[in-house]
Amino acid sequence: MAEPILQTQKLTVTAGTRTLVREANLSIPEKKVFGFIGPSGAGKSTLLKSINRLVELTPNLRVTGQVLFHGKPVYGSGTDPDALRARIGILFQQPVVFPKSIYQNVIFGVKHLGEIPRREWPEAAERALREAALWNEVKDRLKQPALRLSVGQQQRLCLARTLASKPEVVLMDEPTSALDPKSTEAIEELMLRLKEHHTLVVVTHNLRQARKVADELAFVGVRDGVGQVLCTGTAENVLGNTSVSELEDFLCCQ
Ligand SMILES: Nc1ncnc2c1ncn2[C@@H]1O[C@H](COP(=O)(O)OP(=O)(O)OP(=O)(O)O)[C@@H](O)[C@H]1O
Repeated sequence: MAEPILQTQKLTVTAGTRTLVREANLSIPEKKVFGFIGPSGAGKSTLLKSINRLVELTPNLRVTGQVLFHGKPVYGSGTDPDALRARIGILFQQPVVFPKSIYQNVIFGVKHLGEIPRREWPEAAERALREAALWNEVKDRLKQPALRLSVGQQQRLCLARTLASKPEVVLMDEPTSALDPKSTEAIEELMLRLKEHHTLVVVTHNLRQARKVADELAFVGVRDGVGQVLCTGTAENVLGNTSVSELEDFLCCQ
């Protein structure tokens, strides 16, 4: 069996004396869609943001345990967090668009990272916008303000900004919950296409979406007052599981 691209080992996140997520052990396969499901507040976003060290930007959170990316520890002095976050990008629930042009929004991360020479930025922007299925809608107005785009287009623009840095992994934190059904479908179709070249890790509240896009799932539930990974496996197995009571309760309330 192929080596997982990402593994978490006893990954634990605490805020002061409170444990938010306890000892998560996950194995995430390459070029698949891996989903996190579970009740609100169980720790899905916290777990997701631990993968590329984004949790470190929240001062009161502390991480123990380890994340391995291609078998190498993500937490440790040998890893540059900015470079890591370019290889493991993230898309949030609400599109975060800067008050700049469409083009400037796409190349924002590329510019900051400085790995792609300036002359190649236009090509990188076009590639990313095509990959995010937005190119045809914006190719004639790249200099226009990005804030004039619809919310669905803004979310694909944010995806293009993430893709412009050529990430191997894209984390998605409820990427469609702010979108209408048509824009939701566009993002779901994109997820299925993107896994040809990328690994996707997606938090979703939506079981229909989990069924449609996820190859594998992890159920994050609350046991003894603490968020824990209580079940993992193929989407079919997790959604059909009847032996974990927290999962059964979750599935029957959806
Ligand atoms: N910086 C923080 N300090 C203290 N507690 C926090 C912090 N961030 C998150 N939490 C708490 O950690 C728990 C898990 O939050 P998280 O956002 O990861 O859950 P979630 O499963 O993603 O929820 P939702 O589905 O509602 O987004 C919640 O109880 C939340 O209040």
